[in-house]
Amino acid sequence: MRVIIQPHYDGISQWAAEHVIERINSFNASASHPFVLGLPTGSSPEGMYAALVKANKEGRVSFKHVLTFNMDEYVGLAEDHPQSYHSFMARNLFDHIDIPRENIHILNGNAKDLKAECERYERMIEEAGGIDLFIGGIGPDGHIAFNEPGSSLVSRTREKTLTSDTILANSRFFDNDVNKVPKYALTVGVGTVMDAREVMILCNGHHKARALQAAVEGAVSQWWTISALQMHRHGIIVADEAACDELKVGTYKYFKDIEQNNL
Ligand SMILES: N[C@@H]1[C@@H](O)[C@H](O)[C@@H](COP(=O)(O)O)O[C@@H]1O
Repeated sequence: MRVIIQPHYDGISQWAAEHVIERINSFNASASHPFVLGLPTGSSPEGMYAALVKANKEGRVSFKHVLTFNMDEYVGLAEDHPQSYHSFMARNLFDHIDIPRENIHILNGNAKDLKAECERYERMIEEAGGIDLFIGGIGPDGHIAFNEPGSSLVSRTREKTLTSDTILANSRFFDNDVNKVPKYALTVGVGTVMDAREVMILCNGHHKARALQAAVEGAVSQWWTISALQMHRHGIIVADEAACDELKVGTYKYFKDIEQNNL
């Protein structure tokens, strides 16, 4: 696992965006050989998306031959609701870049048969040849996508009940009213994320410090589903100083030191 420590949120966003640009550009994507990107929502990736939009406008990267699969979506929230992940992605990324609409995949939380929708999603990822780079955030309780504590570390795309912690954390997007936050979501599984050829997690702020500590120093555990990243061959966490508040001094220095001389 690599842990990239940046002074502030802006540094995380820039580093992550440059990494995505480098991966897409070096892949030599074409219509028959597209780059497959897994994408998150939440406040963590907003700065990275803004940097990617800018790079796209400057002609530094193109999304013409990129397929995207989003991590999750609320159940029962209208697609055009401002807080749906469909709306979030349009607003923050898709409406501003050169990606063909048919290349975008987001789970349908309003499907009649939610189980069939989840199976269809897994099948589409497989048919795309798997995910080259899956980007994620982390919840303060260490969840990845909506894989709440206790989720199987080999789980696949399915419906999940959101915990009170997550409902409370996400109520800031719903007029601070927990009753307006959907109680269920469709989410890719921990196994779905870990099957990607590379996984990059963005982690900023003091409120994520315990999650980062569990992810980096803790044991692999269903209680901190992000800890599954320790079993991945190409896992990267991009964190800011504030998120490192709970790391041991030695752990912090180790990653600072090794990244200084990284190839
Ligand atoms: N389902 C999303 C996660 O994918 C995201 O990582 C998390 C953290 O959000 P934020 O980046 O806003 O802290 O929020 C939600 O629960």
